[in-house]
Amino acid sequence: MMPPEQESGITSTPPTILLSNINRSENGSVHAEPSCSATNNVTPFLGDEKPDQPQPSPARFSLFRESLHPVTLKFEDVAYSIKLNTNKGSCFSSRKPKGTRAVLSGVSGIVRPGELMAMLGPSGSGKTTLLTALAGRLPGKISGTISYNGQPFSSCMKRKTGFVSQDDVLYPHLTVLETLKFAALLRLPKKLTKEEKIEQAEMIIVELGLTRCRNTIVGGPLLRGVSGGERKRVSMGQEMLVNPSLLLLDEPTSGLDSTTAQRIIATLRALAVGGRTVITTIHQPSSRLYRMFDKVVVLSEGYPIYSGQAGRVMEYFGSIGYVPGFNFMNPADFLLDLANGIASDLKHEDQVELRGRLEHREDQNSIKQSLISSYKKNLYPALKAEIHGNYKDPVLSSTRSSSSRGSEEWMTTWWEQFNVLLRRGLKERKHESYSGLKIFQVLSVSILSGLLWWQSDTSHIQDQVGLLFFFSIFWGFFPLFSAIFAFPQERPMLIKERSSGMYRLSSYYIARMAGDLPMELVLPTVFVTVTYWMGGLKPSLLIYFLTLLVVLFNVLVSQGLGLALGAILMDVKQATTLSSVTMLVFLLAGGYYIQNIPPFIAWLKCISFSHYCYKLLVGVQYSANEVYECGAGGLHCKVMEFPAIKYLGLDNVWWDVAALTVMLVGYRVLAYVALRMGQPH
Ligand SMILES: Nc1ncnc2c1ncn2[C@@H]1O[C@H](COP(=O)(O)OP(=O)(O)OP(=O)(O)O)[C@@H](O)[C@H]1O
Repeated sequence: MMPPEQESGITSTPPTILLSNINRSENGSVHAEPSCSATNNVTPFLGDEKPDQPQPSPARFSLFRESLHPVTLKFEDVAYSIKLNTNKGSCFSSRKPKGTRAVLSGVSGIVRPGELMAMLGPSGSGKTTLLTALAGRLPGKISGTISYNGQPFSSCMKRKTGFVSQDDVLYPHLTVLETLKFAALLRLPKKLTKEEKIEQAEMIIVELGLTRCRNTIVGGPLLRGVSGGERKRVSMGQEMLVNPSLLLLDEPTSGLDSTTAQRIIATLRALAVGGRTVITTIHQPSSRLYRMFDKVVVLSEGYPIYSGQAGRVMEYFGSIGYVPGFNFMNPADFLLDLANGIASDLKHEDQVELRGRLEHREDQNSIKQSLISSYKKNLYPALKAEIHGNYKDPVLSSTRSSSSRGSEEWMTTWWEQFNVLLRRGLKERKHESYSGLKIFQVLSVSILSGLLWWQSDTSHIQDQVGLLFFFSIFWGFFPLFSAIFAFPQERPMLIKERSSGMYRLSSYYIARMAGDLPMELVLPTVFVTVTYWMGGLKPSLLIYFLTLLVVLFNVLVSQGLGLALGAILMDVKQATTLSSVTMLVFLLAGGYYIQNIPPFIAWLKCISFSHYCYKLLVGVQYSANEVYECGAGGLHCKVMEFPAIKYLGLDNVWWDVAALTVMLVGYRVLAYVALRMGQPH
């Protein structure tokens, strides 16, 4: 019998791909299956740069060779259900589960090192869900078994797995080089020097044909950057950096022209030939692309209708009575039609028995049912035997157990992670933090308030106290509303990077805090400086500095609350609504507008950081024996007797400092805990 490649007309000339050659020559452990040959008419991105561009020398690939460990992935009877909720879109509507819906049912397969497996099926058939389950990233209970070299998914396996999601989760303001450089610094082992890690990133750029756009920003939906295909390759590059033994990609070709799609699949093919296990979902591959797959799994509404050699599909479906209507039909189109329950292109076989069977398949559901039962009857037993067969799984070289935790588990030290994340955050967010709009906003408000309160003195104490209250409110609102966006916006990136074990949550969190600090402190400093001196507050450097200090303290507390609300709700809309209500309560209970609050609700001021800030600002501005002009005819009154100040009661300022300190720490701890609870483990 002919090998499947020949049956499906595939020519078998190994591609000249640097990466696979190096792996094969330098790493004896790489497993190459006989079926790993590739078509010879495909130019993958690996090493496809023009001759005048620097080509990676084989010696430079030596960084790669140690971490490739062949992985055989087996999955058997994988099933997954989602809970259905009633969602009436109201906070008050009940969200009781309405039952469950099966997304995957009894899917099995086996893919070995050196093989490229494709998952095909109509939209919504469960491809992404299966891929995510195989990548060990699917939350909830999955039934069936998924094993990696005979073992369950572990933290060790996590680091050997590359996962490229359908949506490219990348920082839009970083260039291609920066994106890959930061990923290299975070993901490559600490035994490599910084220069070696950067060299690795440069190498990936050359390999993936990204040299021309290495200094172009990645971009996003609202920011023009590299093209869709280039962005996809950057995502792939981030995963290839760690030389994953198992690479999973969700629709890497969607939205790309056929040539680019072809080159991406050729790149995957080349990576598989180099000894990796590669699995990809794909929507509608051309027959040229289809020929590059070794294995295919075809899903129909979560049920498998085929799982096995890509070159044998026609033979199999022919054997159960399904043959395409014309001879040169793209196998992928044929499979998708079948998965949709469409058999209109089928030409009836001569055999009476088969014809009879075909004529009875009138509607799509019965075709699907028939295909599912045929799979169970004809394919599943052989597949099961193969999964449980005598094939000896390669052994994962790492001796670390899945439960082992601690510093050994991380590729880089806490400090390195913090450093890289801080630099990356500053680079990515400098556009946002130092945006002209934000600076204009703060400057215009400060100048306007400076003009409104122009050289006010104690003869207008009511106005001065109002200015101090405005300080506390403006610098309560502004940082709060900036901070609530932080974690909801970064969530996809955090999930992606934490799922591949790139860094600790604590290093990310502290780096985020530290990265926000400069801007959080610069803008209020500018504001206070302008408004303080224009507004005619006490012309004393000491009092000015103390005022600034109190405002900065307030900013940090308010930012902490914003971060906590964002992290708890992880939804900008909800967090913004809650923040508005909170700040309104703080504004009213702050002690400026109302001084006769009924006792049963007076406690509100105790939880208002604006109240403490306002109290401290007034305490700093006025001394106990100070007097002000309180009426016509030069009448002087004690400042402490002024109703708004009297209400505040300026004694025990250290209690106010202590309250703000508790809030400063408390909100940030709360934000961290909320973030940790929402994290994949
Ligand atoms: N968390 C979830 N909540 C609700 N429905 C879900 C969830 N996850 C998956 N589904 C549903 O499960 C089905 C399979 O989804 P999946 O994304 O795996 O399909 P797919 O084959 O990858 O589709 P596509 O090709 O369009 O990306 C869909 O009907 C989807 O709506």
